[in-house]
Amino acid sequence: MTSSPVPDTPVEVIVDLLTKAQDIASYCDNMISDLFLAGQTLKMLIHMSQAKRVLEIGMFTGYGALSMAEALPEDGCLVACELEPYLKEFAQPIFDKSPHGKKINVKTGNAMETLKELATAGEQFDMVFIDADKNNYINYYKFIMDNNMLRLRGVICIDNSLFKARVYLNETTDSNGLALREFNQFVSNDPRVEQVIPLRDGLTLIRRVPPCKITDDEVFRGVTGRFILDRMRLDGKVAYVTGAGQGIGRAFAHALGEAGAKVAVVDLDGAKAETVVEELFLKGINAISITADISKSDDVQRMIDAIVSKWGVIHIGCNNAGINMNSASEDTSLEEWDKTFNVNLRGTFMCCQAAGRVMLKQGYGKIINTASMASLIVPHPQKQLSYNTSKAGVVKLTQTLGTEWADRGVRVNCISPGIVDTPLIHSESLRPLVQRWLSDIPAGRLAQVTDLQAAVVYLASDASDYMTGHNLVIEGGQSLW
Ligand SMILES: C[S@@+](CC[C@H](N)C(=O)[O-])C[C@H]1O[C@@H](n2cnc3c(N)ncnc32)[C@H](O)[C@@H]1O
Repeated sequence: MTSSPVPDTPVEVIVDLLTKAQDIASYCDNMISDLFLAGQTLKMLIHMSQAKRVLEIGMFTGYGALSMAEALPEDGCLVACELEPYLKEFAQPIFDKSPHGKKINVKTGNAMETLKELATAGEQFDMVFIDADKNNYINYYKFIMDNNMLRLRGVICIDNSLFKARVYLNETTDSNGLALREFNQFVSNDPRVEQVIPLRDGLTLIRRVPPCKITDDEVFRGVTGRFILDRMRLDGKVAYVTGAGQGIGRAFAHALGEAGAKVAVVDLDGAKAETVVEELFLKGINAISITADISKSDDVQRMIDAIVSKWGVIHIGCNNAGINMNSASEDTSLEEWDKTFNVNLRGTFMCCQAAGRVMLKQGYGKIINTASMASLIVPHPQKQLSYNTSKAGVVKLTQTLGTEWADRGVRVNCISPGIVDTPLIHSESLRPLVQRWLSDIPAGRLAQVTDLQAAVVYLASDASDYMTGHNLVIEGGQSLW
């Protein structure tokens, strides 16, 4: 036996077992590299299709299942149908050792029976991998399509669809070759799908296509052919977020980038902005950092100029930077008032105006200001007059600009978060208040920055084009109690 390092992951365990077998039977060499390639191909397909639910018909050792499971998100799931119970006994302990194995649910027995069970339960899949008894491929395929088990945009992969080229041999009497020939013909005549030329000895990819038109309107076919989640994508858009070095702004920058936008990360603290840019780069998001104090008009103009000179346009402006100081109203100094208003309201106005001028010229733009639940209620028991009034001002600023610029393609909305669990509220003075706040929140918890991310993407996207001057309140119900 060749000495090799102790295998670490379950996939390595399987490869290790097969490698050891290779010393006994050298022909396994091809099989191992083929198996490895097959696993990598399947894994890549899951990544590319961003599938969350996978159905594998024919599991065998579980190598393919585990390779695919590795590419699934944490809440993804793979149902593996396998005729032979002993194969489940072989694979299950390996799955149990893997952090990805919990995503796999092995169902033993005839796959057709399992399919019926899954269909009765209304199960649907983003990807189906058919790799079992060839004479049943056509039945599996028909059952899946006829019972709507393949989600819209779903993909079916068919292994061995050329069956060592026997499908092409006119004289062949090979039952598998004949079954696959009939299968391939059936699929190519099926208007519900598009089929890709087979790879390897036949790995066919079949994509579900939108159905022929029953009703020809935008609800049925999607606005400009894009369904709702696609309409929230921000591919090709340029965004900036102020106060993006941490907390809500950082979460906004990530969300906009994940949705496809290029993001200028703006913060008073340049090092923090740069760290967020590095995070975005790691996720494949194009980003730049800009150090700016948005309470200074020169800084605001420099920020806008930097974005325009880098990317030529600004589609999305998130004016999020803000500060909060606590004092009883009778003790609030003019200095505290001015400082708070200079950032929260005057600064937000300057950003809206500078970005708005660019957007009005473009005839398109989305401005999203961060207001606060404090614009609606008076949060207590902490005392924060300047903050509350400045944020009420942000809402009125948003309403006014939202209506003034709407007919020129620029929408202005704001988000009013409740109490968000950010480093700001862990200050010594605020920490004791958390229990008190919790009893005022129907949702029973503080907001996480991630609770706000969908809202900013929605307001930044074309899906919200009819919304302007709106204050979108996200506070777990707190303002209603
Ligand atoms: C080629 S292997 C599958 C390999 C696996 N997909 C992978 O990538 O690692 C085919 C498997 O299909 C199973 N099989 C054959 N007929 C079946 C049926 N009617 N129902 C369920 N499984 C079946 C076999 O027991 C065998 O384990």
